[in-house]
This record gives sequence, C-alpha cells and structure tokens, in this order.
Amino acid sequence: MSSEQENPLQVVDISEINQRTADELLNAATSQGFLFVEGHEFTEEEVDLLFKVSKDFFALPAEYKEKYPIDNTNHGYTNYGGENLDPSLQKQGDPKEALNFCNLDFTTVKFPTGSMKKKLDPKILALALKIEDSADCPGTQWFNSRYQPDKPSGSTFRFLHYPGQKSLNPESVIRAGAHTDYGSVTLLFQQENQEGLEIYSPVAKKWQPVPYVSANSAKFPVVNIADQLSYWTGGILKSTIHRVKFPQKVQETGQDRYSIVFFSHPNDDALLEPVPSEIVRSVKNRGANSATNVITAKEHLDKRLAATYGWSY
Ligand SMILES: O=C(O)CCC(=O)C(=O)O
Ligand SMILES: [Fe+2]
Repeated sequence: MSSEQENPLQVVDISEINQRTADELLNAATSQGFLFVEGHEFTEEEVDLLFKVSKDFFALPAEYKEKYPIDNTNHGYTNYGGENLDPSLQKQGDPKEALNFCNLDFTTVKFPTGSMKKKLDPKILALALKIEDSADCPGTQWFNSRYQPDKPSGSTFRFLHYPGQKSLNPESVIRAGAHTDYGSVTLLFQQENQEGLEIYSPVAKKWQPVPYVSANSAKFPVVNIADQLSYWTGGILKSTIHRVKFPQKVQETGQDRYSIVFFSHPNDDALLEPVPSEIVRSVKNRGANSATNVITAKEHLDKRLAATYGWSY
C-alpha cells in the first residue's frame, strides 16, 4: 500500500459478498464510519476520465457555469462560496465550487456484467445486520426494496473543486466545513497530493486525516456511512463528521483539490425507521429507535438542504 500518511481506516475487499466481508464492513461502519474499498471494479480509466471532465468543466468561464445554478432539487452549479456546510460556525460559504447531478434515472443504467450489479448491491449491509424476514420482505431484500431504480430519490453525483491558494490566512484554512452526509452511503474519489479530508474520529475522539490510498496503481475510493443509515440502525452505523482542511503541504504547493462524490439515497418515500434486526433493537434510545415521528428520506434531505443553502420548502 502506498501512502505517505498513516491510514486510520480499514480497507475492505468487497469482491466477494459473503458473511465475512459483511462482518468486516460492519466493523468499519460501526467504528470509524469511514473505510476504503477495494475489489470494486471501477477502472483507473473511468475514474481518470471523470476527473478530466470535472477539471474541464470548472475551467470554463464563470458566465457559462452560472447558466446552470443549483435549484431546490439540489441539481446544478454552486459557485465559489455558495455552500456553507457548517452554518453554526461559519459566516462565509466554503472556498469551493461544485456541480451536482440529481434526479438521476437509474432505470437506464446498464451494468456491464452481472457481477458489477452484485457489488453495488446493498444486500451486504442486510447480511451484516442479520436483518430478519418479514411477511412482505425477506431480510436480505430489506435495503433493496427501498432502492427501487424507477422511483425518485435524493441520490446525487457531484464534482467538487477547491481552488489552490497560497495564502496562510486562517479564515481560508477550512475548505469544506464540518458536516455529516445527508444520504445513506457516500462514495468518494480523491487524488494524490490533494489531501485535506479529515474525519472527527468516533474512535480516537479527534480529527484524523483521510490519506490518499492506493495499491498496485488502483485507487481505493473512500466509503462513508451517512445520516440515513445511522437513523435506520439506531446510531450503530456511524455518520461521522468530516471536513476538508487546507494542509500546510498543500498550501505550500498551492495545489487545487478535485474530488468526485456519489451520495446514495433510498427512495424519497422510504421511512427512516429502525431495521428489523436484533443488533439494532439492542440499542435503546438512539437515532430512529427513539424517534416518535418517523420521517421519510426526503423529509430528512429537505431539512439538511434548507440549513446548508438557506432554502425553504
Ligand atoms: O471533497 C471532499 O473530499 C469532501 C466533500 C464532502 O464531504 C461533501 O461534499 O459532502
Ligand atoms: Fe461530506
């Protein structure tokens, strides 16, 4: 494994979906809430191409990019300073720009092989949590039944660009304010020498950098648990707080940071109720287990977006 920095996160090989991999995933998801995955079958070429498309887009003139401003479905372009991920602490928006693709039509997505589809299958989490069968839904299908490709969801694909700065102005040291993600699971690609992502580790109880990690030239994407999975599991799965800093090394090189993120959300109408699992029932008074009014995935997303962008619905 090549990484200059120490890596506080587990690398989980998801090429086989079985009880062993599910248990490894559960271990990472219930401790740091962040992990790396290998055996995912995204090719180097695909990822490099996406970074190129992203770089080309952000290099366009502002007048062009601003023709597609973000709307209240979370789709479109956010200009520099246009998003505040930590409104409780930050007065100004983050020093970054972003392009969101929402309202994605998953019914037209063609998977190249059957095995690829299997690897994107949330069944691994059902196995991990040992979800019980109910009259209308086998336990292994509990998550799948809430991710129906023909139904609307908040799933969002996002390009991010943090322009390089050589300034040591403490005001601009945070590139993305501290936050948790709004969906169920997030997948993130980053590039070498553009570090800066940090988690507030539930294990170490302090900020820890998430290094760029690769092996045999394959990049390992970061996977993190987000709010909705924390609700579904009474807080057992950790929706860990994270932010993007401006590390000294990167300030010295003045390097831009580009990241590519996929926020996976269940169908809008999915209820954030506790999953039928002994593991989840055993935790009392946390997350969805203690909620008197169970909310839907969309209600949760709208609430978070309203705080981030100052929108009202
Ligand atoms: O750019 C990054 O590495 C983090 C982005 C992020 O956390 C987000 O957009 O939710
Ligand atoms: Fe995030």
